[in-house]
Amino acid sequence: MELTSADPLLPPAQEPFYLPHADEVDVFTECHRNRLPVMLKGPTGCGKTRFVEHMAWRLGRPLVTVACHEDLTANDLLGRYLILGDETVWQDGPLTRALRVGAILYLDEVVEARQDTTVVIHPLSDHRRTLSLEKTGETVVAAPGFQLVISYNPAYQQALKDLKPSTRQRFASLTFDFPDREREAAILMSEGGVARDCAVTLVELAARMRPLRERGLPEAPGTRTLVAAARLIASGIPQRRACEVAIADALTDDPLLLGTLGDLIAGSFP
Ligand SMILES: Nc1ncnc2c1ncn2[C@@H]1O[C@H](COP(=O)(O)OP(=O)(O)OP(=O)(O)O)[C@@H](O)[C@H]1O
Repeated sequence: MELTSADPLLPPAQEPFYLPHADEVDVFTECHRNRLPVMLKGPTGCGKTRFVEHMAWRLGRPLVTVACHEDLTANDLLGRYLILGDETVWQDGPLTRALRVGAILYLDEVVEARQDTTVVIHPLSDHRRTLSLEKTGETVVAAPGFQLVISYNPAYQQALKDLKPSTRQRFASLTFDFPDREREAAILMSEGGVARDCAVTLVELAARMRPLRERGLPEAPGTRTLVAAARLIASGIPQRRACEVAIADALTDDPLLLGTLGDLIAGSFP
């Protein structure tokens, strides 16, 4: 569990670079103003986390990020009693802290968490904006500025591990996809430090690789993989090698698919 700002919780000090793809900045701003929780939907590595970081900076709110996983329980979010010497002290979990300071709480891949977490999310995602801490008997009311944001990758989810309608319908939903070619190239130049021609070649390579998803590739290469390849290239690793390491090998272990990806890389960087 990662707290993204140093203690005490402060808004991000510097503007995280984020290139918008549509009206998401305006829509999120209005959701925040109207105290609406937001669900960010989209494939891995397409900019959801960066967007939340950027919005926290823009709105001047601290950001608390929790990477959800299958062992994450409601108690991990709420807090627990710790024994310190002869004393038993309550320690807030990330959700409780975010509520108290009016932070943006980002639950990344929320469906991965145990079902009991939805019990605590529901009262925070409607008009109540309160949390009952059974263990301490305290009712915590969300400080102004608190906002719940969840992310969700529809491609990963199977029927058994999907968000329940009663949860989904509490959230305004913003759909993300990979940026268009012009924007993705601009991101690679800024984030990866490569020149425009190299950025464009990487983006075109990704465009050829992404349809392989229909032919067995578990997930299309996200912008994140392209940024990683660009950084390696900018650091002096030969282009083909950088693409193998950061893109192809990161996507699959399947020898046939690796062969196809390798051919595409060789075609892009002869
Ligand atoms: N619109 C964008 N503006 C700036 N950088 C971007 C943008 N989209 C993607 N990136 C780059 O891609 C990287 C990966 O994006 P990010 O971590 O936000 O993905 P994500 O959608 O949250 O993925 P996951 O679902 O796996 O958590 C970022 O660190 C950033 O370098």
